[in-house]
Amino acid sequence: MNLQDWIGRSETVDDFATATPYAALSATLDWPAPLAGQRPTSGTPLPYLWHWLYFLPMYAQSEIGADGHAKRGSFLPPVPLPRRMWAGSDFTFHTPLLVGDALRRTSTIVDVKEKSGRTGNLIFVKVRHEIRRNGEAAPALTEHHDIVYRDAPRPNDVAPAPTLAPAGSAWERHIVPDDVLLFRYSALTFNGHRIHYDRKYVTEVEGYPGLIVHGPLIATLLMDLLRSKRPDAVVSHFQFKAVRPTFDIHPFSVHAEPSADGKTVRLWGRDHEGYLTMDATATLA
Ligand SMILES: CC(C)(COP(=O)(O)OP(=O)(O)OC[C@H]1O[C@@H](n2cnc3c(N)ncnc32)[C@H](O)[C@@H]1OP(=O)(O)O)[C@@H](O)C(=O)NCCC(=O)NCCSC(=O)C[C@](C)(O)C(=O)O
Repeated sequence: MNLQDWIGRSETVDDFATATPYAALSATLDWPAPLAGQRPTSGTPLPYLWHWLYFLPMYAQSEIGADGHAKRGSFLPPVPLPRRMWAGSDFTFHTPLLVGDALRRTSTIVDVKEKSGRTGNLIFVKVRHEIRRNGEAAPALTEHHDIVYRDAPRPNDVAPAPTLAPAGSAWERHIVPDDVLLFRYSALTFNGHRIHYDRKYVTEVEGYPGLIVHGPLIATLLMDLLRSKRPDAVVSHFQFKAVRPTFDIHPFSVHAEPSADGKTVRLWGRDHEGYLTMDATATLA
C-alpha cells in the first residue's frame, strides 16, 4: 500500500465551542479560584490551544486499534510502525475563537515522509487543520500537526543524547504529573491512547519507563504560563517540537523567556534532569 496515496485526503467536522469543557480544563490546569471550573459566558475568547477540547475523535469502540487510537487506514494512513507520538505543531491564529461559536474544522493530510532518525525508522504524517467560525470564509486558526510513528522497541535500544534546557528563565511553573492529571486531560480530549493511562501497555509493549505526558498538554501548559504572566498578549503564531518524552514518574517544569525586543517568547519544557523536552516559540502580534 502506498502511503503517499493518503496525501490530499480530507475530512470536515462541525462542533460548537461549548462552555463545559472550558470550565473542566481551567480546573485541570489549576487556575486560581474562582476561575477554576467556572463556566465562561458566551463570547469569552478561548485561550490559545483550547480548540483541542472540540472536534473530539468520536470513533466507534469497534474501530479502535491496539494503541487505543482509531485503527489506521481511514483518515490517517495505514503506517506500519506501531508507536505513535505527537511530534510537533505549528499554528497561525488569525482571529480568536469564542465560546458559543459554531465551528467547522477541515483537516487534510498534506505530507507523509519516511525518515531515518537516531532512534530508528520514523514516519511523519503532517495534517493541516483549518478552523472556521460561524460560517466565515476565512479560517480563524490554521494548524499543522506532525504525527510521528516509531519502530517497536528493541532490547538494546539506547536513547539518543539529550539536549540540556536553558539554565534559567523569566517565568516558570513546576508540575507534578500523576495518573489523575493525565486521565483528566485524556478524558477532556477523548484521547484513548494507552500510553497516557495503561502503565502495563506503555512499559511492556511500547518500552517506555512510565506513562507519557501528552504533547498537547505540555504545549497547553506552556501557553497557560504565557497567559498567566501576560494575560493581554496577542499571539499571532506559535510552534512547538516535542524533542524528548516526559514521563509521569518525575516532576517536570515549563518555562518562558520573552525576547529583548518583546516580539517573541521562547517557551520550553524541562525534565527532572534538566533536559529539554519541548521547544516552542510564540510570536506576538
Ligand atoms: C520525535 C522523536 C521520536 C524523533 O526521534 P529521533 O531522535 O530518532 O529523531 P532525529 O534523529 O532527531 O531526527 C530525525 C528526523 O526527524 C525530524 N524530527 C525529529 N523530531 C521531530 C519533531 N519533533 N517534529 C518534526 N520533525 C522531527 C528531524 O528534523 C530529522 O529530519 P531530517 O532527517 O529531515 O533532518 C523524538 O524526538 C521524541 O521521542 N520526541 C518526543 C515525542 C513526544 O514525547 N511527544 C509527546 C507525547 S506523545 C503524545 O502526546 C501522543 C498523543 C497525544 O496521544 C497522540 O497520539 O496524538
